[in-house]
Amino acid sequence: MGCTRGLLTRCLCGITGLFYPQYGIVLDAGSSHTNLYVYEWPAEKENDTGVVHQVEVCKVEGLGISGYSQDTEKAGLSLQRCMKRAQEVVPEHQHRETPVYLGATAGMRLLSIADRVLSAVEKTLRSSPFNFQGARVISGQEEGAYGWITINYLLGNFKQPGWLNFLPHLRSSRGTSGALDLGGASTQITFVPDQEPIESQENSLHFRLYGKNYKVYTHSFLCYGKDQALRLKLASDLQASNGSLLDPCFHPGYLRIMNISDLYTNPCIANGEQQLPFTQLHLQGNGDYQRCRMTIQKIFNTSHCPYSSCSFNGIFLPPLQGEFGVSLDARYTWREVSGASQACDNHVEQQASKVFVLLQVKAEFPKIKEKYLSEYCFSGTYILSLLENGYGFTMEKWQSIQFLGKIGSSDAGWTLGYMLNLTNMIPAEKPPTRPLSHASYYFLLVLSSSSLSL
Ligand SMILES: O=c1[nH]cnc2c1ncn2[C@@H]1O[C@H](COP(=O)(O)OP(=O)(O)O)[C@@H](O)[C@H]1O
Ligand SMILES: [Ca+2]
Repeated sequence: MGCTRGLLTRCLCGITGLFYPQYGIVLDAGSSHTNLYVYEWPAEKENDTGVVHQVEVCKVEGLGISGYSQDTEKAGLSLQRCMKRAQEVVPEHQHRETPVYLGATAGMRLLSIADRVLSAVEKTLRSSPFNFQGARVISGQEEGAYGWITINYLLGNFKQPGWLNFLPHLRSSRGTSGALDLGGASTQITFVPDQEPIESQENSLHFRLYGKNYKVYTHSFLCYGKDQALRLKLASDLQASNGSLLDPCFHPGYLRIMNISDLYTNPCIANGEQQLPFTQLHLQGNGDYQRCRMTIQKIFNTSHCPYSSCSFNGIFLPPLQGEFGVSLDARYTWREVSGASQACDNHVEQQASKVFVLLQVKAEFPKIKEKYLSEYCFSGTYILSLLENGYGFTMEKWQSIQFLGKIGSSDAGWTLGYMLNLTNMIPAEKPPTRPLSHASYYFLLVLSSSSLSL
């Protein structure tokens, strides 16, 4: 029985809500992979901050949905295993009332046939027993905003009764915490600046949450997630090469041959291909952390700024303020950052085979998955460059960054904020504190009227 129909049903659901937790499902269709999240909350406390928490994350096998542009059906099929998993986690009698949302991020923003992929995905989601509420590409602004809401909701910064403080030491001393999100195709920075007004309209958001106003700065850099940033760097280095590249951002002995056409597959790298007299790139690692930093620096254009201060590419950035949480996919980020210079300068015989080199590196970084190992030097160095050179986190500001993975049981990504917003669980005004919830009230009312009629 759905809980949205009719007063009587609502009353009954209110009563059953006393006993059954409620659920919501969000699929984060990222550029590199999709994750399905199941959230749970006690129904009668739905408007309190901190009560919604993650009970399941299912990692979809294979590519991100934007990777199936050649065979869009597969984008839908790839989600089936995790949708089945969600059916096991959510009790069967609640399937029909449980909303499911899919939000796609930067990989789909870059894809010209995103609509076709979304239709395939929608077909799979509609065929599940859940209450399908939509599959769409979310904007970079939304991604930044929902990431900020998630972090501050989970850290208890909206200060509502009923809130469970999982990590009191992380709770922001200045009201709210900024959010940094590093994806594969885009990266977001969101925080409440001291400076007002926010000079650029498109970077400015206004929220009223739990009775308080927030003026928030946000920007999403499309093409500056770590996978696309690597392409930007390679495309820039290629211009001055003859097709062979000695790359300081890969460890010594590493070899990779790439088709130039595979590099120029999306709008991040526009129109450079025609001018190149070669069709393949022969990349050879000669790991050198300092030189890697220098080659990465070239992708941040700091030559012009039409505002009082900028990050890069002429984008407004007010002075950094307060603490920042680095979210979700950054659960391994700290490891990459701290190991960056070691991973780059890891000298192994130049002539050694790729396999041998990988084994050597693997021995030093045993917990890193093979597929990420080869880009470990680049990734760590890129994150450092972005934070220090791109956003201006100086040594002392660096202390204000917390690399978050989970807060309590929930991943610190944009999905929770997205669901809270779509299910109206973050009210603009402070919910009145009432001695009893609606559900309890109805429950007692029904109980007392039945005793009266006895
Ligand atoms: O275990 C890991 N180690 C290192 N990097 C990882 C790991 N798991 C995921 N990643 C990286 O995290 C990033 C996730 O980006 P995502 O797919 O969310 O893109 P988007 O948010 O830009 O759409 C990708 O660059 C992916 O390669
Ligand atoms: Ca992401």
